[in-house]
Parts: sequence; structure tokens; C-alpha cells
Amino acid sequence: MIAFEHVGKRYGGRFEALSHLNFRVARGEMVFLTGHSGAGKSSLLRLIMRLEKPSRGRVVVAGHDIAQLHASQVPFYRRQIGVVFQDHQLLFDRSVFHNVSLPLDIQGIEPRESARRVRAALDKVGLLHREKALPIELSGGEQQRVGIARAVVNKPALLLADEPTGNLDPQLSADIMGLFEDFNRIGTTVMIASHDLALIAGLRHRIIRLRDGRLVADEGAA
Ligand SMILES: Nc1ncnc2c1ncn2[C@@H]1O[C@H](COP(=O)(O)OP(=O)(O)OP(=O)(O)O)[C@@H](O)[C@H]1O
Repeated sequence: MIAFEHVGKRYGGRFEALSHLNFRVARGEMVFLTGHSGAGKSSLLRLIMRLEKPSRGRVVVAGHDIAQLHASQVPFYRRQIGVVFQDHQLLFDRSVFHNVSLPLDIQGIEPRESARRVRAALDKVGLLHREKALPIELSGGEQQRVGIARAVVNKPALLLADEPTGNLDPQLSADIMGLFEDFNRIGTTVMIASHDLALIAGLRHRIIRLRDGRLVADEGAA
């Protein structure tokens, strides 16, 4: 699903934020990405989202060197990827329902079909009963669930998350990770950047560790 081949990333003329990265993630795998602050986790995810291009090497996703995508193909490429952020980036003046329908609205999906998919996504994260609520009326954990529902409403083949439990207490964090496991169980490839070692070590998935932009350990690979 994902292959990093000798990937380096340099911002401006500075040191390499990522260097000599080589790894593969198989379709259907669940992988954690960890490392200290500044180790390069977000940069790595941004390369997969094609928000950045590598300075050297290739990032291959679903068989394509994504640096070669034409600008007009990039929006279609990104639609296959669901992204969850630490601060969930919800629109606070829109209901839960409308936050989740946003990616579908942008694609011009017909309202009835869109509503069906939004409710299916909200159901999966246990928030069907809150569809009319505004994000401000929800707890932090519930807000993150809305962010996850929005990320999966397109049924992406790949789900990426950058510190999705950063602001949550341990129980809520475990619940959120359980949700990612549910999506992985139905075939979604999942990659999660997290510095919460205590949490991810207990989950028995593959863990890729970065230090200063280099891959220093790859544990539990299938
Ligand atoms: N757009 C950018 N321009 C210049 N330097 C950047 C940019 N983005 C990241 N960096 C630098 O690249 C390095 C890796 O940053 P990155 O955000 O990928 O690390 P991280 O592991 O995700 O850290 P954190 O957990 O703090 O978010 C850091 O030294 C950072 O300052």
C-alpha cells in the first residue's frame, strides 16, 4: 500500500527533517509511528498526503509514485485517504452531521446518498444520536469521534492520524485507538503518529520509531 524508497525531506536549505527512509506498509496493516517531538512524524504523514514532495527518493502509494501525480489528480488521490488531526479541525458553527458531510458536499454527492453515508459513519463511531449537536456541545472524546467519522465517510483505503489522542485522558485515548482498530479490522490500512508509548505498546501493532528523521526501529512487523 505504502512504500518509502530512500526518502529524504529537506525544508528550505536546512538539515534533513527526514533522511534515508525505507519501509513498506502492506494493505490492511495497522502501524504506529512514534518518536520525539520534531523526529519527523508529521512530515512523514504529509508526504503520504502529498502535501509535500520528497527532496529525494520516492513515496509510492497504491503502486503510484505520488510525486508524479499531476496537480489535477491530487484531489482524487487525497480522497482515498482519511485524515484525523489532534485538534480535529471541526467547524464550530456547523452541526455534527454537517461536519461529517463536508467531504461529500465538496464532491457534490447527492444529498440522500450523502445523508446515508454520514449516518453510517456516525453510527460506527457511536454518535448517531448527536447528529444535530454543535461540536461545542460535545466532550473532547466525542469531538475526536466526529473527526474520525468525517475521515472515514468516504470509505478511504488508507486512514492517517496525527496524534489523535493528544488531548485525551488515558481511557478516552484507549477508546479512540479501539475505533481505529475497528476500521482496520474491516480492511482499512491505518497509520497513526503518536508519542504515547505507554498506550501504543499495549496494542500489539507494528511500531515504526523515528529519531532525528531516521527510522531507528521497526518492531512487530507482520
Ligand atoms: N514546513 C516546514 N518548514 C520548515 N521546517 C519544518 C516544516 N515542517 C517541519 N519542519 C521541521 O522538520 C522537523 C520534523 O518536524 P515534524 O513536525 O515532522 O516532527 P514531529 O515528529 O511530527 O514532531 P511533533 O510531534 O512535535 O509534531 C522539525 O525540525 C521541524 O522543525
